Amino acid sequence: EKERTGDLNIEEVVDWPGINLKLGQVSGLALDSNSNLVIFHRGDHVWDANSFDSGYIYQQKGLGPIKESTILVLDPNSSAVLHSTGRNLFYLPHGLSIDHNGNYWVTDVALHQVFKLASNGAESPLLSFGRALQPGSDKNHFCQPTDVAVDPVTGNIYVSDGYCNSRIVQFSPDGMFVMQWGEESSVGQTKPGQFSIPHSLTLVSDFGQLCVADRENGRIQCFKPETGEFIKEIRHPLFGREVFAVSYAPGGLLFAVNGKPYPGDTVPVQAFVMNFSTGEIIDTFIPLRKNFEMPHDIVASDDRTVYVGDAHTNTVWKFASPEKMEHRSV
Ligand SMILES: O=C(N[C@@H](O)C(=O)O)c1ccccc1
Repeated sequence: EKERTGDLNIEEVVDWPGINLKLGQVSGLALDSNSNLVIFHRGDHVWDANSFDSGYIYQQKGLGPIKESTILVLDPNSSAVLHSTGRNLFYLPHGLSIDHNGNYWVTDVALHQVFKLASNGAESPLLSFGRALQPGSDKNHFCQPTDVAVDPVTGNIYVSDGYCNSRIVQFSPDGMFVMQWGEESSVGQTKPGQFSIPHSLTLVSDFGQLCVADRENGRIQCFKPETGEFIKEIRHPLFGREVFAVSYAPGGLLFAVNGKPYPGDTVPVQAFVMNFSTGEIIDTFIPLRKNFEMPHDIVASDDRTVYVGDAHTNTVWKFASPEKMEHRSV
């Protein structure tokens, strides 16, 4: 029986988007200041078992960068594609976030790089971090970096790095390396500040915390961003083994998605709504159409609209609270 401690009762908006978005693997979602949904996807490129060698070197450079637009900007109501950019830049898109000035921040796990892009679609990045196609773990090298968060107050930049590193790296607003924290997880009881694929970041602006989806440890860890000081961990049996993404909506709600159950596991793949202060699960939800396969990112707006992007079904779903939808139908 669902825990209905909240009145949210979120469900899929089944007539959205109403157009064929022709998406590849959906890796990142973000909302811009006009509540437009921004989608970061892989077009005709796929991250599969052959994409990297044992040294995390990308094996499909010969394909060239994705030719089609990897960044789509959708009107929240009409679903019209307002802009489409990000052509001929990326090999394996991953994380996407939008800063307080409307710039896009993206990561590419094949390039092992992070880019700041102007939202007007200018082809050349405003800033780039890391060295193209060179994995590593220092001030100028990432290893399959997963996400970015930019603090709207300080302008500090945080990068979750990555599949083959276990750290969060902080850069100053003008892109200088400042500090890093995190270490790989020890076998057995994982400690605070240890990661096993820091996979998604969200700034919890109302509480001055940076939260990380610590994917393979199946937990969310929250830190004081300026110092990397561990604040708290959010963990639930309902998460199962993996937490893929986390997103804070101003007003106190934290959203997350977990991973598909391993064979034999019983915990279903689903999305969660939590009260950030208490960490308690208020609601869980899944699509009405199709099923989550690899829900890879989740983004929530302050009016309880939630989007989930899936890297295996190449799908984006829109969810909302029925109360809100009833108002809209009046
Ligand atoms: O997790 C994987 N991918 C996703 O995170 C993703 O970002 O696509 C993955 C794992 C093994 C092989 C190939 C892909």
